[in-house]
Amino acid sequence: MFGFNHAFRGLFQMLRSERNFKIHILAFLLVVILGFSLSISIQDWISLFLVSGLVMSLEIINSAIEKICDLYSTESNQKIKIIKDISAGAVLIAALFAVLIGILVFYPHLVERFL
Ligand SMILES: Nc1ncnc2c1ncn2[C@@H]1O[C@H](COP(=O)(O)OP(=O)(O)OP(=O)(O)O)[C@@H](O)[C@H]1O
Repeated sequence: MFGFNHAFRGLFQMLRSERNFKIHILAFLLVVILGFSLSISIQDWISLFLVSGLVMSLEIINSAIEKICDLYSTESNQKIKIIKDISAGAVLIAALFAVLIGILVFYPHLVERFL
């Protein structure tokens, strides 16, 4: 149980200081509201939960990598730039797949309801 305390403190720290993480949480809440409104299937919920968890977890790892880099040096450094850019790329890939899954899940429901 002790480890959970540290982990929750880490999440709270992310919520307080990382703008991108707040955006991911907000996007997830919107997805949940839309999912309930459109009564999506359990398989759709599983897909959305998996990809949302992946995006949020990678955002946290990305922030941890950025902090390790900043611990090493906050001055302009080409190697740090590459490390941070690669780490941000991991989040971007997951976010793009999240958008793709979001379209695949919601598009048919929205077409059925509004067209
Ligand atoms: N010390 C550094 N030397 C060279 N380039 C850097 C350095 N620190 C940051 N950068 C560049 O700025 C970008 C943003 O890094 P920063 O640490 O500000 O993260 P951030 O503001 O949380 O951005 P994000 O998480 O959206 O990538 C990096 O991807 C990198 O290209």
